[in-house]
Amino acid sequence: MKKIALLGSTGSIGTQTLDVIREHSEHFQLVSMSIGHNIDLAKKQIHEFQPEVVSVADKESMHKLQVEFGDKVKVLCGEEGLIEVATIESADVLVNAVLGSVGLQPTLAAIEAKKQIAIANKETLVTAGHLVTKAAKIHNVPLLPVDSEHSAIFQALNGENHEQIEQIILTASGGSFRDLSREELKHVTLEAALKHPNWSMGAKITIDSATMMNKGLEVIEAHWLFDIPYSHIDVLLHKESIIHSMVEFVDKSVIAQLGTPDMRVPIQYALTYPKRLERKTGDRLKLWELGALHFQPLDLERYRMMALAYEAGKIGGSMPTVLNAANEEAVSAFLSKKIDFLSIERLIEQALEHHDVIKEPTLDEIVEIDQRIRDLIHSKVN
Ligand SMILES: NC(=O)C1=CN([C@@H]2O[C@H](COP(=O)(O)OP(=O)(O)OC[C@H]3O[C@@H](n4cnc5c(N)ncnc54)[C@H](OP(=O)(O)O)[C@@H]3O)[C@@H](O)[C@H]2O)C=CC1
Ligand SMILES: CC(=O)[C@@H](O)[C@H](O)COP(=O)(O)O
Ligand SMILES: [Mn+2]
Repeated sequence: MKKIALLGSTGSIGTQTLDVIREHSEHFQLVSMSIGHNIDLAKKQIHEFQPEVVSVADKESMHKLQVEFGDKVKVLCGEEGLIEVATIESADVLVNAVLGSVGLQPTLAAIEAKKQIAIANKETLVTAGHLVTKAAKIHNVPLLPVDSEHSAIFQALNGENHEQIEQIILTASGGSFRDLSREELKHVTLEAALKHPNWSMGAKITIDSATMMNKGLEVIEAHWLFDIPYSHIDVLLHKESIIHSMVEFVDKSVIAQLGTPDMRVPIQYALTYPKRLERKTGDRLKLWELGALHFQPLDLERYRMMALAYEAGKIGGSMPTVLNAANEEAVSAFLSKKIDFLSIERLIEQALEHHDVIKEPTLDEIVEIDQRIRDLIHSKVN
């Protein structure tokens, strides 16, 4: 029985992780979970999965759950709660499906506690990839990708040495506005941005897909997960999201991973690796029904966010921390209808321009920069 700690159980990846646990209850057991504010869903999840420890974002929600569950469940809150959920003694693996760089410190704590890490939370790797990968090496803990593209690369690599890789090719759907020009992007709405053509996901990542920052974050995530220089990470537009990504090897062989767009596949693979478990649910891929798959090279003028992300990644140090924090705050402002779509990119660009890079930032420096950039963006949008 594999025992699972889950950060972000009420989210898109969190609920799908619980689907996987439910379908294979003879193999997996939930021992702890964290949520933000969705108390109603959390109550149902606690009744069904009976975790030992639950963490919520604020004290008020904590008191409500304490009243409801008494001493059947330990209920905590805030960062301390996230860390306790992530490091609970009984867990073998942490599924990190929380949103944003708030996932960083619980991830580091779980690595130190020698938990395997199944990581969906890309912001953690973007903001402090050097700290996370270093800690994982020191504590001999595997970082198992959940993000669909990185799971595809992980499966295509199948343990091959990174010296055998010519390039990693991340596929990108292009998001909700893939067929619009930059001129047309001036007038798009939040409602339209939230309609991803292929995937049903949380609001923040759906906006990231529309701006293409999602792919930018994924380039940095791939750099850290697979230890590959940015010059060997490419992005290819593929509007169907059927090929989840590919690896070209030095002998010019290319291996791709395909499947219908269903996050339960990579979530489950991260939990069963190196084995596979049969799924009785989900759609099989029927290529004959699709007929054709389409590909287009990436235009960095059109997708300005990609250029910013590559640049921040290549500069390295604290630059990706700034990129991520500015993006999290700018997207949050767009979701609250405080700014228009193209202002997301403008705010990030300004934050990057004015940042003095720290080469190898410590955890304290990352926490300080993250907060400073959030405050900066906040002051500009309010
Ligand atoms: N959705 C997808 O298909 C994919 C997502 N990812 C990545 O996975 C991560 C999660 O994405 P997704 O599931 O879409 O996001 P959602 O917004 O659907 O869910 C986020 C989860 O995190 C919780 N949460 C949010 N903010 C905080 C906070 N400050 N403190 C504590 N908990 C918090 C939410 O709680 P609550 O709702 O209770 O407030 C919720 O449980 C992201 O990093 C994303 O990039 C990667 C690949 C695919
Ligand atoms: C499901 C998943 O992994 C998302 O990151 C998805 O890939 C978003 O798609 P695009 O960013 O390609 O639109
Ligand atoms: Mn992805």
